[in-house]
Amino acid sequence: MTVHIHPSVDNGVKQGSGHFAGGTLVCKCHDRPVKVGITGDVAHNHACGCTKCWKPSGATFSVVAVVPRQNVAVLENGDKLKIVDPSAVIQRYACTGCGTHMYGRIENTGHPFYGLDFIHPELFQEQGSAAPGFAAFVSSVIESGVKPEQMGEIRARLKELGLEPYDCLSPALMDAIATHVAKAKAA
Ligand SMILES: N[C@@H](CCC(=O)N[C@@H](CSCO)C(=O)NCC(=O)O)C(=O)O
Ligand SMILES: [Zn+2]
Ligand SMILES: [Zn+2]
Repeated sequence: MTVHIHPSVDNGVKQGSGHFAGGTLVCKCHDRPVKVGITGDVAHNHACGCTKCWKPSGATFSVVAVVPRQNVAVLENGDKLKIVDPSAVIQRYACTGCGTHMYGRIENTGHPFYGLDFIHPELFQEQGSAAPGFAAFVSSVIESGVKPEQMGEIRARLKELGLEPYDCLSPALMDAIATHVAKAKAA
């Protein structure tokens, strides 16, 4: 049986249009859905295996990307949003009706990714946002109940999809984090 990674990639990764101007993220509620407006395209889109990122039902990974925080605006029914874990680095605003995470925000101004919000592009009502390009925190799916002996099959499937698997973030993002830390230490 083919392993399920995430519904938005299980039939192949659909490339972005390259000129996505932004759109609206919509939660799963039929009644009063939360709507969040995003200006511009997403960056660093990736599959994430960590336990904290929101996954649609049946998915082993989430698909999550970043946008500048000033490009995020709650448009409708924001009263339904609640922070999942106020002590987490990324404060994820979830809909209390359906549980969907609408955006995650870092409030620590010293964090390497401060200024970027985390969103799930599958929630866009529009097509064409940048596709996921790698898989992060792959080993972490074991924390959600995946058997260690399934990891070979999962990593092979991710590679087949063109989503290079990493057990933390991609080398580019790890380098960006280390650069930030080195600069902070030097200052
Ligand atoms: N094994 C842990 C890893 C969790 C983790 O560190 N997640 C990353 C990536 S989330 C988006 O790629 C992170 O930055 N977390 C900060 C936070 O979630 O607040 C696990 O699986 O839980
Ligand atoms: Zn909802
Ligand atoms: Zn994650």
